[in-house]
Amino acid sequence: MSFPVLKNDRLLRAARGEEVDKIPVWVMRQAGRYLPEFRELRSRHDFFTICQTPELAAEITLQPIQRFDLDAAIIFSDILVIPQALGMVVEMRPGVGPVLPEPLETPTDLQRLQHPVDVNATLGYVFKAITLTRHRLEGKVPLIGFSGAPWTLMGYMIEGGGTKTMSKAKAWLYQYPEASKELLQLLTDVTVDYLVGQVQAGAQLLQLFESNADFLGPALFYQFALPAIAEINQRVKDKCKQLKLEIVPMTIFAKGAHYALEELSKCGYDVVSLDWTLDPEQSRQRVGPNITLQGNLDPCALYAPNVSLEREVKEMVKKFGKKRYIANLGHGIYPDMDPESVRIFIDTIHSF
Ligand SMILES: Cc1c2[nH]c(c1CCC(=O)O)Cc1[nH]c(c(CCC(=O)O)c1C)Cc1[nH]c(c(CCC(=O)O)c1C)Cc1[nH]c(c(CCC(=O)O)c1C)C2
Repeated sequence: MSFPVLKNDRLLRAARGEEVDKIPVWVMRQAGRYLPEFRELRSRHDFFTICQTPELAAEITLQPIQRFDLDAAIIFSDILVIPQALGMVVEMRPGVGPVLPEPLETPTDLQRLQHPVDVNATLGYVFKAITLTRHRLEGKVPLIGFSGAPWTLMGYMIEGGGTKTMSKAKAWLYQYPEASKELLQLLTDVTVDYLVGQVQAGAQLLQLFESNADFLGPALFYQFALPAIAEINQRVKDKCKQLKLEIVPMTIFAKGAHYALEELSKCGYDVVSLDWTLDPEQSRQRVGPNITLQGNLDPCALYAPNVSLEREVKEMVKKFGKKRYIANLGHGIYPDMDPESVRIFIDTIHSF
């Protein structure tokens, strides 16, 4: 596939460990609810209809790029498109979030899942949105593709939505370890095909979101989450090589898995994204010099007055340094945040 020439490759250079003129910056959940232009469009369309309509998904992906001096775009979609591809109903309820009205209750429910998944048939709309967005971007910045990691997806599929304790999904890990592994393997297989399809469609970096890692302690994380995370990186890169596709950098964001930072950095990912609870200097010491770190401003720092926000950002960058670093928040931006604070965040990063 041929696309417009990339004019700003800071993100990709930093991910590969090359020198950069300025520190690359993007914001997790940068397209979405805090932007009035998103809310306007969203008031007219259902969430998943937007995801499934390449024109709309491309338009929303570009909204933050038109507004801010960002160094990357991330395709507008959601991690829950994989449970949908497996035949589960997922609704996005305004003010509530994702709801799966018929969650998995016991291992016999695994039979309800429609697999193996033909990703072109079930998720081809994401690939189309990626290809269209790559053209619409006109090479301004690279386009990031993403997926939820298997444990995080398993959580939503069993809980039926967001949860405070993840107790039903964790009960599976303790009561049905073999069925849990079967489900995680099935999700790993779909995720590999889905991410390779995104590269084929034009994604230039891939991020895996293990947002629900914070519910697990080290024992469960190492037994159930980490093996899938490692397998996905390896198989996506092997398959891209086999298909003679470009091998794109990959980022792992395992929110709350602070204890596993060393192990995560040895999984083969090019970038490890840190949540805001981790200290940048200690994290660098723990992972060594040969991996790129991403993060990790506390999203709530965007509520601070401008002067304090600038100070927080400067302190963060001083600790990370300019080498092998991609600036971001430590988790997604919240819906009630002021877009002007995002501008200050980005401009302060670029001022170094
Ligand atoms: C990367 C991404 C995601 N969702 C969306 C994007 C694309 C937008 C972007 O980043 O620019 C749009 C995206 N996804 C959603 C919205 C709002 C939906 C709406 O308009 O009603 C948007 C813009 C809805 C959504 N989808 C999800 C939630 C969390 C619910 C919970 O656990 O309580 C919610 C609220 C699940 C979800 N979705 C995602 C994650 C991983 C990142 C993270 O940890 O923040 C997770 C956990 C990933």
